[in-house]
Amino acid sequence: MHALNLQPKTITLAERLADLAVDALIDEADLSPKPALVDRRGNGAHTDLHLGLMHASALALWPAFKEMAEAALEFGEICLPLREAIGRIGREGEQAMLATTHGVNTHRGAIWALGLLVTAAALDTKSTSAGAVTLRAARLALLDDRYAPRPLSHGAQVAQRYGARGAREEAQLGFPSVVQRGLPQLKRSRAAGHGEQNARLDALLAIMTDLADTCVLYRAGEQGLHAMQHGAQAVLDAGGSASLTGRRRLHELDQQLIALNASPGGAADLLAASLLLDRIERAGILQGAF
Ligand SMILES: CC(C)(COP(=O)(O)OP(=O)(O)OC[C@H]1O[C@@H](n2cnc3c(N)ncnc32)[C@H](O[C@H]2O[C@H](COP(=O)(O)OP(=O)(O)OP(=O)(O)O)[C@@H](O)[C@H]2O)[C@@H]1O)[C@@H](O)C(=O)NCCC(=O)NCCS
Ligand SMILES: Nc1ncnc2[nH]cnc12
Repeated sequence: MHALNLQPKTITLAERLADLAVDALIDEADLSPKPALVDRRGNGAHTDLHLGLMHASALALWPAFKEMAEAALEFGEICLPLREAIGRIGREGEQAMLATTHGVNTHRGAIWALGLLVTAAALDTKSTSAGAVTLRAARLALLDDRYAPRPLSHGAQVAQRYGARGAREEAQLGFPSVVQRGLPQLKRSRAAGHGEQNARLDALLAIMTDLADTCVLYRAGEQGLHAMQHGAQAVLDAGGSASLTGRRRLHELDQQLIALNASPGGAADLLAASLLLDRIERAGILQGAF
């Protein structure tokens, strides 16, 4: 007979970072009411997605995030071999996601954004401000992975058609939608006492006001993108999701984007990226607190 072992299991830095990334994805999925996205209420503009699938997909990505953080610790610096290692791990993560979802793309953009951020955080645990982590992530994203296939993705198609800046450029520029929009709005709404769920909704809306979301462009063209950006701004101008008028504008935006089939999946990924950076920054989580 073994005595019951009540000692807490110590987890590694890479495991902790993977936990934080998965938590951020699950928190994003659960946040409600998000315009035209999958949330606790329903499937938004999607016919092939639901909340259970988003959760299962997030959990299936844990090993990929852990391996990316481990690769950062192994290489110890921003270099092409690290970029190519996380590219390979990211592609394996996409396969794990597709196997879990039976072929539905739930988190492609999130693997890219959160994968780069987890790697960048692990590279220097003494420098974990959002600015420092996104700068390292940008330097990684600027390195050209020689083994990356270049499929004619939805993002590539709308880049050709509208000249839109997509997920790759967002990362290469140091995640401006996160650093200049999502995180500052999250902090402003918290400081105004709007409550955590409303602060997260406001952060998502702030990201939507300016993002060239290639998911929206692919599904609903420039009309959809205009509706997303202006509708999100209208909610914030009306006082945000914690105010009655803002809440009404949010409901209208939800209806309008669903009618246009315009799902802001890229903005949702960048909200998850904001939540991850916020946790890393706030908890000082990487400095021995795990
Ligand atoms: C560099 C890559 C990101 C590839 O980029 P690319 O633009 O070529 O590829 P896409 O396949 O279009 O994926 C980009 C996804 O990024 C999200 N996104 C969109 N706009 C932005 C933006 N401006 N900034 C940041 N992120 C953005 C978005 O992801 C969400 O939407 C997904 C659903 O999209 P889609 O498949 O178009 O969906 P539907 O219309 O619903 O499809 P159907 O129903 O019609 O089939 C959803 O999953 C969200 O995540 C874009 O989709 C990068 O992926 C890459 O190079 N990967 C290779 C591996 C690698 O190197 N990994 C690096 C490890 S760190
Ligand atoms: N909540 C969500 N709904 C639809 N697509 C998404 N992509 C990432 N998060 C999403």
